[in-house]
Amino acid sequence: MPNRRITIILNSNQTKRITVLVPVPTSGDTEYNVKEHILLQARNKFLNRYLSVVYLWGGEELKDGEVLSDKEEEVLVSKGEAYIGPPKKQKRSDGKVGEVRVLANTSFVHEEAVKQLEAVAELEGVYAAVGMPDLHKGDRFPIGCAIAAKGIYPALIGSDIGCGISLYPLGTKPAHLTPEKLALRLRRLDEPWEGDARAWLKLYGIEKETEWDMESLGTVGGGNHFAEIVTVERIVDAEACESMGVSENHLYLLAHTGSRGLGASILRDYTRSNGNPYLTSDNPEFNVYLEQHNHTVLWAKANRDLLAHRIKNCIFRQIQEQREDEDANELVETKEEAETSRDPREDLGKILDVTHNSVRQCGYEVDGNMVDVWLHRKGAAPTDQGFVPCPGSRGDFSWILQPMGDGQSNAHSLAHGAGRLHARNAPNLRRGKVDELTTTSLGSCVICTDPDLLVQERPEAYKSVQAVVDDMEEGGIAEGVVVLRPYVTYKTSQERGK
Ligand SMILES: Nc1nc2c(ncn2[C@@H]2O[C@H](COP(=O)(O)O)[C@@H](O)[C@H]2O)c(=O)[nH]1
Ligand SMILES: [Mn+2]
Repeated sequence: MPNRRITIILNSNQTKRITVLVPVPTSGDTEYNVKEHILLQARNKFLNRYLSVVYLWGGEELKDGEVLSDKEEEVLVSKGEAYIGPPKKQKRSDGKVGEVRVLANTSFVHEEAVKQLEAVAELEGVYAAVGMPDLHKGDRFPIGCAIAAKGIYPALIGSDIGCGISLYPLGTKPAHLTPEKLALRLRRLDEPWEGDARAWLKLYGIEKETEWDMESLGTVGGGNHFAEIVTVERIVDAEACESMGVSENHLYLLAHTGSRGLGASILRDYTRSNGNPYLTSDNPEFNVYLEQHNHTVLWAKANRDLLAHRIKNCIFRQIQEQREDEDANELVETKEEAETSRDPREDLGKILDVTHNSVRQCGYEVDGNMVDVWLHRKGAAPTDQGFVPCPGSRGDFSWILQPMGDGQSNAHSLAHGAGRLHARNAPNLRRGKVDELTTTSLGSCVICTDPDLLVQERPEAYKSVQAVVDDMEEGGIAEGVVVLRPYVTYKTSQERGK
């Protein structure tokens, strides 16, 4: 059998690559399996016996018995995780390219992120790809953008379907309650909730059971998810704050989490044989995906609320146990009031809850005509649901914004945060002592026992939230309402559950 040179790349860390000789089977060589040969070489060279999937560039899986076409010079190997790489370039049937806009003047946007956005605009059926000021590069597709398309691309929404941020009041801030004292009260939040997760989901009309309900509902999860107790730094719009019930000298909880392993399992199912499937409404899979997506968006909301419920319990139960603690008196009053209501969600007094990874149908003007589009938001907040949070980092301020304008320039969306400035593995995040990362320059306290996460998520990893907000205000798409200051940031201490 003749041989060909093929470069094998590790999907999860694409700096790791090897070039090997792969025999090219001819029509008579029915016994020879190219995929197995590649995996064998990869397992030996990368010292990883779990490698089991071979992807071609674009995300298509190489199956048992399939041969590599002449143009394939590189393949990616994975342990089963989703393909990470650019989508396959295909000519659009209409010969068009969607409009690309990036709403950033002051904010830094890396050219690689813009390239990713441009690649998205070339996908079949995409009308417009709009980058928010927090736009940054993702594994395959950019983060911090809204994409209007004729059909649905599950991979554009990503694996954390339903991820979002919600805000809850925690009562008056006792004068002597330091961040350190408050941090001590946040215990066992990574462990599965001891209550009835299925009953909690029923409160949201969720009857369908999943393997993530018991283990993961009510937990923060890894990465840049967080639960942050904040104070009010500055009120910009007093009337808007009054309408939300936000005032100075109070504590609030910002909860950022999503659908944990549930959303990832859905994306995995849809991308097994094609890295970037495109579902149009005539495809039977279209409604199946949408039904799973909608369930997951709701599950993620229930997750944020349960996390808030657990955090309130952590804070108030201990306060009840320490009634003599003078610091806590005012917070105790809030709890006693809350205990009288029956639906536990009423106790939360939720102020807002904004999903930033989802797809929804809406009207959008394309070439002067109003058309129904599927608006994909990958790290972008909708503008039609009231106030919108825009978090900075655990060492920066966070904003609550009021959406403005007609939504045409910004695809009815706003930035969902400051956005990453440096990749998680950037060497410049690794300087200094890890121990020093549990407090911030704003005097807040960080709970995170995972040293890698502490480094990857350090405040310097993020862009300036002020620049992001300035860009949105100058663009006439949002106005600042209130600035929040981090007090205690809870990150997961270990990644538990599925
Ligand atoms: N207030 C905090 N904001 C944070 C923290 N870690 C990240 N962030 C911001 O949240 C967004 C959300 O990003 P996503 O793409 O994961 O949804 C991110 O862009 C940051 O600006 C934190 O600990 N506290
Ligand atoms: Mn998120």
